[in-house]
Amino acid sequence: MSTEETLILVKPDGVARGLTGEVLRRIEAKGYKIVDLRMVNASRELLEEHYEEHAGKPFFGPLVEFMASGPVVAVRASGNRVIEGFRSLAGATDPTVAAPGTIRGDLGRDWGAAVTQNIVHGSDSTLSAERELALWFA
Ligand SMILES: Nc1ncnc2c1ncn2[C@@H]1O[C@H](COP(=O)(O)OP(=O)(O)OP(=O)(O)O)[C@@H](O)[C@H]1O
Repeated sequence: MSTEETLILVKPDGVARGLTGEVLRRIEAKGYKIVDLRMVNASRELLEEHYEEHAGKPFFGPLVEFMASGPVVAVRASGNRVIEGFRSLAGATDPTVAAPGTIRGDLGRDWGAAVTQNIVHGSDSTLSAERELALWFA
């Protein structure tokens, strides 16, 4: 067992809908520690770097625009297996089919937008977590 850190983002839809507290509550209720927290109006440059693996995909431009459309809450969270654990708390990418009990399954839906508005982001590996934490908490 080793304590690790992950980057969690409450995306602009989550912040605008007043769900930041609910997301933080679920992170803490699961037993993970919030180590750092900041509200960010992310630049397109930061977002393009954050989502570099999706560059060239049809939803890349709309995704960056959506993420720049309002403030994002960036969270540094720690705990044993927190990377995997938060992905499990978040649920499947598509909130319509995300399991009830997950953040996306309980709180998300398809709003008919070009981009999947799914409330949160969580790093998907230790490498991504290191890279993304360095970007958002530079
Ligand atoms: N086919 C798609 N159409 C529109 N938007 C998409 C699509 N696939 C992914 N997205 C958006 O891009 C984000 C990143 O996609 P990815 O496949 O990495 O999903 P994820 O790992 O579940 O989510 P995240 O990386 O945000 O935690 C998604 O969370 C969603 O907002």
